[in-house]
Amino acid sequence: MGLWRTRHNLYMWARSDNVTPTCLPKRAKSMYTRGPYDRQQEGDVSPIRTPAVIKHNATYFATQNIMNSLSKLDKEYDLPVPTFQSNVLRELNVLLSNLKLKINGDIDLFAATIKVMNQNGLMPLHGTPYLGSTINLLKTSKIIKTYNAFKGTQLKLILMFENKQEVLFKPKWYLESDIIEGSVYAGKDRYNGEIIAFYISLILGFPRVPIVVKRILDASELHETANVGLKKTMYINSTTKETCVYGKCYYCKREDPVCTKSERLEGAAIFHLPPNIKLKQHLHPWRRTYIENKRARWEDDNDYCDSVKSNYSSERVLDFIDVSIFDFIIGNGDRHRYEVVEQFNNTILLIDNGKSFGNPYKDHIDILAPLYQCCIIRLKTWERLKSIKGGTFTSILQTMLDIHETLSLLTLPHYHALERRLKIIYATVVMCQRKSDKSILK
Ligand SMILES: Nc1ncnc2c1ncn2[C@@H]1O[C@H](COP(=O)(O)OP(=O)(O)OP(=O)(O)O)[C@@H](O)[C@H]1O
Ligand SMILES: [Mn+2]
Repeated sequence: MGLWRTRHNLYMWARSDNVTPTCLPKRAKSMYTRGPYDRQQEGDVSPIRTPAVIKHNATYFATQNIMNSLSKLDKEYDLPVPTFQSNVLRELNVLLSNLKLKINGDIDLFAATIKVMNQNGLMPLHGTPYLGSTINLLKTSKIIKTYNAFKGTQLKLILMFENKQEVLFKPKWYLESDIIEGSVYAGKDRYNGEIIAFYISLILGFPRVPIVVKRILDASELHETANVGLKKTMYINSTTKETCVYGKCYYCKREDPVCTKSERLEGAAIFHLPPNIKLKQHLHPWRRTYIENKRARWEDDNDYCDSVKSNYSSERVLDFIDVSIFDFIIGNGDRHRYEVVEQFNNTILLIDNGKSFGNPYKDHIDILAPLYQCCIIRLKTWERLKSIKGGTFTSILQTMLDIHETLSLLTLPHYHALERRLKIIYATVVMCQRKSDKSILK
């Protein structure tokens, strides 16, 4: 504790930047052309199909108000809560011991991991006694087959273990210290983001991310286990002698492979849900347009939440708000869809967190739009957020990472960003409380 209890003044925020996204969802890529929106900026006076570029849009004003609230935020938000005063912190201590626990004996850990999944999430809030051992097993299980995963648009591999359990492998494309410039959804997946997002989901009380571990494949393992299809997209670089793979996917290109470094390929291994757990995808109502200079309705209309409220149940709206808090903290502005499990009462999952932790110096306040536009939050979420104030959040995260991973999965500026963003969320909720004469806690 205390390591991160400094005042963070690295705050920056992004106005809409005009950088071409390097990575767009499939449906948007072909639409990414110069259209009427660009002409309008160049002074064309032909009929206007969208409103003129509004310099001070809804996001701008919301950001101003949130930053104003942050500047007046009570000092109590800098002080940690003593563990004995907080049920949440006690629960997190149980989670920590479950992460550390090693179970010996003849238990099918993967079956045990699946058995606890239900409408409350993929595991109980305090984890399970099998959690530590399962993580360990995911990191060490022998891989018998490696092949291309065809879902989604980015390069992913499926690793199959001896007992047929599969993990989804998202390779490392960047150094942990790399800073992704450009739009909020720029760049490729950040493998470390997937891992950290798993731990953060547990701290925030949203156990809806399948278990993620760091896994290192060595070149010989890749060659020995790759199926025919994957092998066709693999080669050894004649200069470096490293193994490279470009795979098959929407954004996969022969000239843009991922290669081993010193014969090792690092990445995130994500527990693959069994086929009987059926995921259903829906478009997220607060998704972006992924078209330059074309804003989504929510970006210009601060009353947007009213229309969402009329189309979704109040619980689902509160889900979107929880998800926005999670995404704002990890810096993921690419939640273009959300996934639910029908047999678990359509409970929402947090799958695909790879576009997180791109730039520790930018806080994309607009990711919080569901929170500041609806101005409500689950009481449970708010209590949980308050119990990790004053440096406790990153202190717990570090304690967790120290068990199976390493603290250096995230650089110091990213840890600072996490604490800073948590305070921006406090400021947003306080702003909503001031604005409303009714309770905003649900
Ligand atoms: N752990 C998992 N278990 C089961 N299915 C999964 C898991 N992770 C992802 N999927 C499925 O694979 C799909 C693609 O995964 P993901 O969204 O991570 O890929 P992506 O390439 O980033 O996709 P996009 O470009 O659309 O964002 C998901 O929508 C989901 O249906
Ligand atoms: Mn994605």
